[in-house]
Amino acid sequence: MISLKVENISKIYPDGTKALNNVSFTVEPGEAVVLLGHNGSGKSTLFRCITSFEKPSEGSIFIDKTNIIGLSQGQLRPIRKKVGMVFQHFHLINNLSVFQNVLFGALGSVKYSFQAFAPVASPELREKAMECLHRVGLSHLAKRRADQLSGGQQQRVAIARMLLQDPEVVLADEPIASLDPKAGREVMDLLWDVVEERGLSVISILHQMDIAKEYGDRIIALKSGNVVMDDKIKNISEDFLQDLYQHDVDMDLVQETITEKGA
Ligand SMILES: Nc1ncnc2c1ncn2[C@@H]1O[C@H](COP(=O)(O)OP(=O)(O)OP(=O)(O)O)[C@@H](O)[C@H]1O
Repeated sequence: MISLKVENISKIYPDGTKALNNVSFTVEPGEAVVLLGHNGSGKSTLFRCITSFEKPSEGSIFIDKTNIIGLSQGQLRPIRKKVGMVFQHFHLINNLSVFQNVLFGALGSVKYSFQAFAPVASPELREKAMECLHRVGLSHLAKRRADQLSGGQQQRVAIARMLLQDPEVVLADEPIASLDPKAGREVMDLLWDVVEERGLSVISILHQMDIAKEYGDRIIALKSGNVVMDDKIKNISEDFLQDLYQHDVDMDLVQETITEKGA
């Protein structure tokens, strides 16, 4: 069984920018992949194509055997539900409770607006939402407002919301970029654990090299829209990673210099 297959995807934006060039890979159920690439290498474009917010210029994307390219909005709705997202800035609704935020994960499968939906959500769905919260270790905070949680807790709520959606493919867009190292590792551990437990396919964009090396059993690297590496981290050389992030390393040095000058 294959959850996600990207086949010869190219994307040329209307202004002529070629953001993706003949990109192909497959992610199996239970497989967690780290996507690396310098700014502008095409990572977000790839995610937008997989979530069908952007139409590739060429190629096919199979989610659970269905080629999503060319489907109508109506045909896409049930497929979109199979793709869960985790974002850098969590995308929770601050003035709703933790529990209500998790319930939000089921909205894709019903026709109500959230205000209409929350009070009528079925007991089964509520129970399932609590189970998801329990899985991320936050059932005791179900009633608390989302903005009264730490960043790491908010990201765990976002993971619970994603779990309630029952996705097969998860795209995590810099999921720990806003967190301190300890909270970041907790979130990565949780994400990688649920991938294994539920047999999900996950692609995670990461910019922290140490974390990428630790968690990225398999790394896909993009450079100028091309897949320049798709391999186990143990087979990837330091020189390759340095080269991939050459400009980011330079930016780190610039940042250090600015900090030193400011100090
Ligand atoms: N709507 C658009 N129209 C034209 N060009 C675009 C558009 N969106 C992105 N691009 C260009 O496509 C290329 C890939 O951009 P993309 O945002 O996918 O890269 P990225 O790897 O996600 O970058 P970052 O790490 O900075 O988020 C870049 O050259 C970018 O300027």
